[in-house]
Amino acid sequence: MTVTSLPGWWWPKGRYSRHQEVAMLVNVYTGDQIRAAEKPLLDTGYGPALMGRAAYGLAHHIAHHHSSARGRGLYGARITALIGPGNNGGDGLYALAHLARRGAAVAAVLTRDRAHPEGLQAFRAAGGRVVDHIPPSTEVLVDAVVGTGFRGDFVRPQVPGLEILNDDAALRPLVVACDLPSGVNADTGAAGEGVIAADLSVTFGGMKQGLIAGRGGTLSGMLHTVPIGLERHLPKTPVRLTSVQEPTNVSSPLPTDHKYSRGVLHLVAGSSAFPGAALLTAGAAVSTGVGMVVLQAPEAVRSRVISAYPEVVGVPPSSTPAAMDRSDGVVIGPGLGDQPQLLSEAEAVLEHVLESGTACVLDASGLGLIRDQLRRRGGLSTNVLITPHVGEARRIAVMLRDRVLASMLDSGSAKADPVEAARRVAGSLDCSVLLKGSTTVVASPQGEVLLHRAQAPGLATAGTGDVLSGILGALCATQEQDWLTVAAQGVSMHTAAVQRIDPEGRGRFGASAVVRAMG
Ligand SMILES: NC(=O)C1=CN([C@@H]2O[C@H](COP(=O)(O)OP(=O)(O)OC[C@H]3O[C@@H](n4cnc5c(N)ncnc54)[C@H](O)[C@@H]3O)[C@@H](O)[C@H]2O)[C@@H](O)CC1
Repeated sequence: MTVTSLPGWWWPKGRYSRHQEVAMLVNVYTGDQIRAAEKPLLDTGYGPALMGRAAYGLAHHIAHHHSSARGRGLYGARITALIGPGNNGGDGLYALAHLARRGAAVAAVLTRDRAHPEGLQAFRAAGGRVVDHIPPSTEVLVDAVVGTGFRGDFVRPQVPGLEILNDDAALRPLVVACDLPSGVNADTGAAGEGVIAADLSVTFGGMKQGLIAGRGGTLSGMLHTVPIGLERHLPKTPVRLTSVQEPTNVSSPLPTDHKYSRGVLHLVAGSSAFPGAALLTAGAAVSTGVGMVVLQAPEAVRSRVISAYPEVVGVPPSSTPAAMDRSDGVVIGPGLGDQPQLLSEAEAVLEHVLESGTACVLDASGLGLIRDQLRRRGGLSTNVLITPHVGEARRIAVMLRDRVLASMLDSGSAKADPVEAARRVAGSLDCSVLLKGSTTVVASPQGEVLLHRAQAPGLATAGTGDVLSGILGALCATQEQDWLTVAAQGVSMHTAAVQRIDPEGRGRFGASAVVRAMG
């Protein structure tokens, strides 16, 4: 599906985007939404048909990934499943029956004293063996203990032989989760310690939020969705997943363009303590492509940035808002630190932004300015995108005196729910929110959500957030789009740059390398 825009807030300007990037968007559902969609079909006797499709799809993906990983066909492949008592276990048993008929040697460990009766019968009829341990030669381990029916706490089944999961990567079996890794909350991604991390999750009926958000997003591995015929019954969802798209033609100027028509970005960034943040933000903005970058910063910071990027125009931190008259976008915060003078000058810029409606990214130290705005205005405004990481979001929860929000942001808690947390902050502050993490959650004040699973662990290094702010700033200054679209493009460009320099995820690079990879 090609989507170029989402409903929401649009820049109050008369220019049009020349950024040709399109984002691939996939609808994302909670486990409850999927179960509700299944219900009318189950009530009318279609349960076995749904399970049949789910199991066939699971078997197909297992066969495919086994042959890619091992470089040979399915005949003789040793596949073992952990089978729970419900329909999730039923899916696993039917899938193994398919695989047995294609020549695989399949075994099942029943984690309870009961299992899906028809599934077990089909499994046995196809030659499957019920065993009481994981055979050491297992090449594929299927986790079908519990799926969307999971409630409460999950305790990993104590099955002899499961220690093969600790083997070196070369010896470890390929772990495939049936629907989702057992013990992951399908709605929120909350997960306890016992969950087995999957290399691959094959999910049924629709993409589940728990596979992408929070800890679930780090435990689910590669994702496949098997359509099982629920489409017609699925509700309209405000949550979507965006994938990394190589942005094409970003900032291509028109023949008639001049620097002002291409967009002017005003940066309030850097301090004597953190000059590098201004360098990274300005560098990323320049490399993303924008008509002009204006840096409002102390003299020493300006001269360091300008010696690296002579195209940047410097203005002193005490500049009046008149210096921003031509600005199409503003970034406030990277590297500002905690000097009261710099913060009060940044506050004046934020005030101007809130009055004028200029698109603004509020990041890092700039997020501390929210406290005063809560007192003065009760929040921010829809032209603002705030970009906290989880620690910063927790500080915002304190400003909002919102304990429920704080518990949603506690990644170790069963109440962890980053999607709802981002939505809640966006609603409380009346601005858009980009909550950084292994999965980035972008929420609009209207409740739409965009998820981006970076799969670039090397991004967890100092300064990459400043780079993202520069990218987002350049994008918002140069185009007329809503924040969800800009954020989708921005996080895609950020991740794509990392994947170019670090395709294997080894993490041997710093934020400056990401800026260099942007061009
Ligand atoms: N409903 C349907 O028609 C379809 C369901 N499908 C599969 O069915 C699954 C849902 O099936 P169910 O509703 O039977 O539920 P599950 O099989 O996911 O789990 C229910 C079983 O797990 C046990 N359980 C619950 N919480 C547990 C915990 N904390 N620790 C250990 N065991 C726990 C329960 O005792 C119950 O027997 C989906 O995830 C999917 O795999 C698919 O076959 C597609 C069609």
